[in-house]
Amino acid sequence: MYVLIIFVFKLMIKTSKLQFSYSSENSFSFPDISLPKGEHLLILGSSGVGKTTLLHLLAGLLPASSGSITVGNTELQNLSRKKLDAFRGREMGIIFQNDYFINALSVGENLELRLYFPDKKKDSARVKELAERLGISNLLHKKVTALSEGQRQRLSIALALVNKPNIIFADEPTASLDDENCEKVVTLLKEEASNSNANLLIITHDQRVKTMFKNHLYL
Ligand SMILES: Nc1ncnc2c1ncn2[C@@H]1O[C@H](COP(=O)(O)OP(=O)(O)OP(=O)(O)O)[C@@H](O)[C@H]1O
Repeated sequence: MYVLIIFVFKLMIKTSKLQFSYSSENSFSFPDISLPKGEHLLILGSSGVGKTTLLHLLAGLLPASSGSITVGNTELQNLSRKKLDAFRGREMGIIFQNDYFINALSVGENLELRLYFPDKKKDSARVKELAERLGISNLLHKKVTALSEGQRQRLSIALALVNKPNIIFADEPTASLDDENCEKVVTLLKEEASNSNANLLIITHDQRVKTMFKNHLYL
């Protein structure tokens, strides 16, 4: 009796011939990406080359001019705006260069609220655990307007991770952090991604981060 074992590497993110234009003088063609589930990727390149643009395309925040983006079995360009927003909310955690918080709420309330949408979850233990690992547990009752740049960056990271997304996108997540917090944050991002077999895509200029990942995409 023969036993046929087929290993299937499930591709989580796949792009093909992706192009985007802000204007006729400002257009981009991106290299194809094939990222198996659970893999990490660092996106590198000089300033203005289109790294943030690529990340926004992959997250469905910008519509591609041409080409395709497949996440799991879903082609992003086939989703309506509403379905795309719901898909992003369920599947993706995004750490933006400049995040927007709800200024009227405390750090902890911002986190609780992010957890509540889209699945109406309440999990104070998750908020506490993440805040402790990011070194912001002493700030949970503070207004977000009272945070330093580095503290805001760590809150952005907590907000992106609190729902345990399948894909984590991070745009320069360590830019405002000192060496100790830089290492803490990268380790946390890698651990969080590994714990839920999530993909992790990071844009960075930070030399400290480059040596911590093996998959690099240069634009
Ligand atoms: N909303 C926009 N409208 C028009 N042009 C834009 C817009 N956003 C970005 N650009 C331009 O597109 C180019 C790529 O921008 P992008 O932010 O993707 O680059 P980047 O590689 O991430 O740069 P950096 O490393 O400096 O953050 C830049 O020339 C930028 O000025």
